[in-house]
Amino acid sequence: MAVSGFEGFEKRLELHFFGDDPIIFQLGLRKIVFESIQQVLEAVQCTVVSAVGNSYFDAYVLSESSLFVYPTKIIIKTCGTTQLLKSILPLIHYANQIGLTLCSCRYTRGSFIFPKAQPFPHTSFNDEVTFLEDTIPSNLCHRKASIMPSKSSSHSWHVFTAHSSITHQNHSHNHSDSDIFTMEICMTELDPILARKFFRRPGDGKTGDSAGKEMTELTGINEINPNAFICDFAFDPCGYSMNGMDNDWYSTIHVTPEDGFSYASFECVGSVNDNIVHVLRKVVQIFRPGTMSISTSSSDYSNEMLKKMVNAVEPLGLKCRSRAVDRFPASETVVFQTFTARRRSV
Ligand SMILES: C[S@+](CC[C@H](N)C(=O)[O-])C[C@H]1O[C@@H](n2cnc3c(N)ncnc32)[C@H](O)[C@@H]1O
Repeated sequence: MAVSGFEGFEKRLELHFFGDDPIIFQLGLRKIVFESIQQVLEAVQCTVVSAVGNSYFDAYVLSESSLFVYPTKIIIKTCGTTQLLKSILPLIHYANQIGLTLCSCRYTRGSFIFPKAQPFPHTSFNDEVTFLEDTIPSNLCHRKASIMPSKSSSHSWHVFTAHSSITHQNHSHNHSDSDIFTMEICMTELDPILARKFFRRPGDGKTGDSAGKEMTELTGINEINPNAFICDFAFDPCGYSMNGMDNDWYSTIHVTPEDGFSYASFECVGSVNDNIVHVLRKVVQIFRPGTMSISTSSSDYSNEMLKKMVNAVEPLGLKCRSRAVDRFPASETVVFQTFTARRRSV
């Protein structure tokens, strides 16, 4: 099939490492030199657009989405026709060089809009799982792959996790582990008027950074978490990416605004006690999607949290259509919820 548009849906990989030397935890993976990061990204087929760091982690905006490097954790998220899983071996190699060993791997993605345009190993979830099984070291022996369904066969959540037997606690958050969740939101059929805000004016004379900053303010993205330091970038002629840094919390947004295959994603680490309602409402108001999925991953979940999410989103014209819950090794629970605009049929 001919490629008819840009694939907005990201592939996301999260790798955790451990080491015996406590000094490693101070910088850890952040000691990997920039040239090595570039080599990893070469295998994936994307490049660094900008990079910033605070005292907790480094955040990179990529030509196709984002990379976050913590002392013992890496999150890499790439869209388009990138070959994300090819980053695993080089990342393990560079981590080993600084005395760190892989102890968990988590791969997630939604359903591609243009699945036939994906190169190996992203040609199917089966191919991805086979590649993961063959690539990750045998000490990650607790493994599970699952396709979590929704009411629509074209929207599923693909999850693969693998953990070693020993649990390694390297968290620096001030919250208890059971409160923390990762939330991945995928949105399609964006409101065309709102999506226009992610197009540049021809010959605007701006840099990608200054045009990005303008989009962050014009769209209200800066109001999602006013405490976050934002690193943003506007592509030419359209498209937008940002990383937010708030102490050790990251957030990230990516937008493909083109009509016919419009897509936006929002991701953050949150706590049950944080202002999740405000965040969700802002995200929906910025994009007004026709369809939206919210996937949360945490060591546990409460019906109260899910109710909070639905109550935040439904008054804005979206209706919750499906919910799937699945448990993974090392007591990780994933909840996949889908919503569609009330004006549209399921
Ligand atoms: C990298 S961004 C955001 C990706 C994100 N996964 C998403 O779709 O929301 C993709 C958008 O930027 C546009 N774009 C323009 N120049 C690009 C480039 N050099 N590399 C990648 N995307 C580019 C694409 O057409 C698309 O609208």
